[in-house]
Amino acid sequence: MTDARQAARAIDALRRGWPIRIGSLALLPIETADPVRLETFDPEGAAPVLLSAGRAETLKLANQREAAVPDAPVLVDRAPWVDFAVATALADPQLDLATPLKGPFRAVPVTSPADAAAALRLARIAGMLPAFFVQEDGAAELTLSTADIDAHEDAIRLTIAARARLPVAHAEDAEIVAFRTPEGPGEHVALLIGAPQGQPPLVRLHSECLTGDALGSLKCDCGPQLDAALKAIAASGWGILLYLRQEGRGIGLVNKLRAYALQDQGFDTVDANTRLGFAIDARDFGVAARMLDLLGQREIRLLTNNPNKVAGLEARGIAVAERVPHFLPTNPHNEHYLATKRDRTGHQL
Ligand SMILES: Nc1nc2c(ncn2[C@@H]2O[C@H](COP(=O)(O)OP(=O)(O)OP(=O)(O)O)[C@@H](O)[C@H]2O)c(=O)[nH]1
Ligand SMILES: [Zn+2]
Repeated sequence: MTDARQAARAIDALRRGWPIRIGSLALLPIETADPVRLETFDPEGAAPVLLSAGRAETLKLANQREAAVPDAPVLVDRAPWVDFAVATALADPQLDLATPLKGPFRAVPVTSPADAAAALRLARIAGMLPAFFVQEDGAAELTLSTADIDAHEDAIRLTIAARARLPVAHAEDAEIVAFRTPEGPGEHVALLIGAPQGQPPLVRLHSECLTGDALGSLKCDCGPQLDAALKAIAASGWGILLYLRQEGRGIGLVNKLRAYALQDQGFDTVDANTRLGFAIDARDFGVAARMLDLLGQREIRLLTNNPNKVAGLEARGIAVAERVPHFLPTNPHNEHYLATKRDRTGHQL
C-alpha cells in the first residue's frame, strides 16, 4: 500500500531536522540536523555521508562510484575526523572557498541505490540540500517507500480557491484567481487581463523570483520581464499571467541563494545548480497546464524565449498556437546570466 501521507510527513520531518527511513536506510538530513541529533542518530560516529552525483563530482569522488550510473548517489566513508562541521562542508559547496576541504575522502558502495536516490529526491522536494548521514538498517520513527514519494507527487491537487477583481497598474480591469495546492505554502496565482476576443489568450508563465520581482535584483531579468509581460498582455486585449511559486526554477529560495553564492565564486547558473546537486531546471510546467485547464483555456499564445515551456505545456495538452518572444534589454549584472540562458539552456535569445 502506498501512502502519499508518509511522504508529506517525511518532508515535514526533514525540514525540522528529524531522521526518516526509506527502505533499509535511516537518514538524517545534514542541513537541518545538528551535532546533538547526530549523536543520538549515530552514537558510534560511523554513519557515512550521502551526497548527490553533482556534489561528488566536485569533490572528485564521482569516479569512485560503484556502478557507472550517471547521477547515482555517492556514499562517503565516515573517517574519524569527519564531524558534523566537516560533513556540513562536504554537503554545502558554498563553504568550499572559505574552508577548503582536506581529504582524502573515500566513496563506499551504496547498498540500496534506489533508496538513496529517493532520499536525495525527497530532500530536493523539501527545498533542502540533498545530503544525509546514513545508517544501514538504522531505526527511525517514520518509514516510507519510494512508491510513497511517487504517490505524493502524483496526488498533487489543484483547485481554484478564490477569485476577485484586482486593478493593477497596467490593467484596471484585471481579475486575480488563486489556486490551492496541498504541497506548498505558496499559492499559485493567475491574473486575467481583458476579455476573450476570438483569439487565444496571450499567456505568460512567470516563475517566482523574490529577488527580482520584489527587490529589483539586477542579477536576472525577472522583474522587467514581469512588468513587460503585464504590459504586453494588457496591450493585446486578452491574456493571462500565471505567477508560479517555483522560486529559483523550482529549487526554492534558500537553494537559489546558495547558487548565487557559487555564482559569486565565478560559476554560471547551470554549474552552480549542478554543483549543489540540483537539476538545471527543476520546474514542472504541468501545474501551469492544469491552471490553464481550470481556467478553460486549452489553446494559447505563449510569451517566452524558453522552448521547454512550450514543450512542457504541449505535453500536458495545452496547444501553443504561437510563441511570442519576450526579450528585455540587458544590464551589466545580468549579461552573463542571459548569455548562459542562450548558450547553455536553449533559450531562443
Ligand atoms: N536556480 C536559479 N534560479 C534562478 C537564477 N536566476 C533566476 N532564477 C529563477 O529563474 C526563474 C525565472 O525563470 P522565467 O522568468 O520563468 O524564465 P525562463 O525559464 O528563463 O524563460 P523565459 O520564459 O524565456 O523568460 C525564477 O524562478 C528565478 O527565481 C539562478 O541563478 N539560479
Ligand atoms: Zn530572477
